Amino acid sequence: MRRRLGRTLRTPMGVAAAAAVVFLVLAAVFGPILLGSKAAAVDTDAINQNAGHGHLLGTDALGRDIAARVVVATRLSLELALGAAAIGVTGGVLLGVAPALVGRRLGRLLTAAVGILVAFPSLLFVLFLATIFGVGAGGAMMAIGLALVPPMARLVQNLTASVAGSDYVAAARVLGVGRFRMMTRHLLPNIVEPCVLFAANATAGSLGAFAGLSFLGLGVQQPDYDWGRLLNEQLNRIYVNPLAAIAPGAAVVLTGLMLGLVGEALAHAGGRRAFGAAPVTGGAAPARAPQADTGALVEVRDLHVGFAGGRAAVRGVSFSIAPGEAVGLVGESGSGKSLTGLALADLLPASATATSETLVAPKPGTGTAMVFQDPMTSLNPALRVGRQLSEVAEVHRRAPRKQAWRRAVERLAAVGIPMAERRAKQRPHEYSGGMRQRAMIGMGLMGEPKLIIADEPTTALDVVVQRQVLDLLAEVRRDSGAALLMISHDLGVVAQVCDRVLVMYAGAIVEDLPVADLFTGARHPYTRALIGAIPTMATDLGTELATIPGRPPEPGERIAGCSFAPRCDRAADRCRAEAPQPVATGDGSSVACWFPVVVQEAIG
Ligand SMILES: Nc1ncnc2c1ncn2[C@@H]1O[C@H](COP(=O)(O)OP(=O)(O)OP(=O)(O)O)[C@@H](O)[C@H]1O
Repeated sequence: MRRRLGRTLRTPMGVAAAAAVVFLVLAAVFGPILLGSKAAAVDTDAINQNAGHGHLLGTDALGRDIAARVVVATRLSLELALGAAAIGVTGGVLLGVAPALVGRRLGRLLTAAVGILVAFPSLLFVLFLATIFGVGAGGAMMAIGLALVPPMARLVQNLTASVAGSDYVAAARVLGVGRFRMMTRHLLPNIVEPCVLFAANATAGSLGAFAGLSFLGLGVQQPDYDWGRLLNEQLNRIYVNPLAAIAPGAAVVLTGLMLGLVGEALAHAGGRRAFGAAPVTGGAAPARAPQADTGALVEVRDLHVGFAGGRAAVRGVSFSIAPGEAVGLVGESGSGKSLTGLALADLLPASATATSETLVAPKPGTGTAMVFQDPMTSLNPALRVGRQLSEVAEVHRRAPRKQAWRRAVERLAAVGIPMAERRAKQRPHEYSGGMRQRAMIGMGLMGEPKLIIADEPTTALDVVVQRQVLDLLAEVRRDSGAALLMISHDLGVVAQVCDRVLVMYAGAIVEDLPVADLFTGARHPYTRALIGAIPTMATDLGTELATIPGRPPEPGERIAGCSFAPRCDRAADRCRAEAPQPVATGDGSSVACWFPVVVQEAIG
């Protein structure tokens, strides 16, 4: 949080927000100390004077200096606005999270009550409450604060409901995490950003509301004064001394803007996005060259992807894919496979920073198609499947709506969706898992992809459907001539579909070999260990499955020498001291290992 705040403070928005805070705090703290007596000094010889004569904005009906009064009023105006916002935000958060903490019936009642209160016009609500609490600053603060509770509660309820549907909340629930802990650990931290923004807007809004109430005579009473009261006092002289009336009004508006800016900067620095940080295009994406000099379709040189705090997840990956080639990217969970694929498709999360010497890949959207593991989360549940496909043609090919729909139906039929015309009108939840994956592939085919990136496309499917989807990918490749980057931890799947395999470990490619050599000719001890860990029909049921001892390094963990050395039974001193670089082994393969397995030795 502190680091993010530091980073935000270096942006133009952060600098402006910090300047606004300093300015407001100085005016609120030192205004009454330095100008309090001048603002209170009655001068019967200088009543209702215009600007000038030693009074920047003139004087009021008792000859008091208006400029000094505007500055002095900053403290009370801000205190009241912050007080009302604190009441509104605290009440709103409590009422907003209550339905999730209390029983279902009471929860529904609370949700309905908030719904009714939100429907009540807020101005009328404030006036109604102000008359209940009575005339005066305290009553006005309660009225404005309480009027902020229903919209804040509604916001918190809606955000909590969306976060509550996420996989990690479900997982926490399964683990038996209690309601209160769920709220404080899993739900509230994920809705901070919109809540901070709301709080800042609420403070700015209450500033205006106080000015309104004081202006109507319901707010701050004599001898106290806030900007609203000053505005009230000077408005009848606006044609005689306009500056005196404009200054308190301008103070309200400018302070409101500054508070908005401060809220924006705070939310940026401290908030986590709601809805589980949806990936967005263009997190700091590496520069792309339009065409590879080598004739390769994909050319990646020295790709690094990292996150805040020096957490390097991809550490210098280089590879190429020829037109029409099918390449598998395998490795343990967390080795950086998905991030490599996302970098190619320009889909890295906004929090990722990527650099590379070269990054050539077909244009995302039309030239590159993406197939994800869980098509349920990649297809919009609210849209008909056909519509989602046709949108691609409308956006990328500027096809008329009817024509785009026809193409969508045709593509759905091409990927084996039966009764495509009727099915196109259905929504994703009406499809089975395999059909959704087919629809996703169909969506990729709406353009004319030269590259299909499939990230664990069959992991969520049963073996029969898995086979069908793999066959479909093979068929699509045959028909379209597209290349394939198949990301998977399943060597069997990769062996069925791909021509070549890239083995990733701890963010780097440790071996690149033809698929034909995968099971017999692998040279890297890690590739061999991966293969050794696959159970086969011949595996003895009585013996324990082979596993790779130890764990891979965490992203960003400093690695001296070879990253696999601590888990490798062939490791020698050199492995622990010096990182091996990929060395070509003649047949287009390469291996990054000081002591690669000699193939003869392996066979023997
Ligand atoms: N948005 C993110 N913020 C921070 N770290 C991330 C983010 N996305 C991925 N990482 C980290 O980067 C590393 C590589 O992630 P990646 O998803 O590429 O792994 P993977 O090899 O595809 O694993 P899996 O097979 O489990 O999907 C992981 O250790 C992960 O913790």
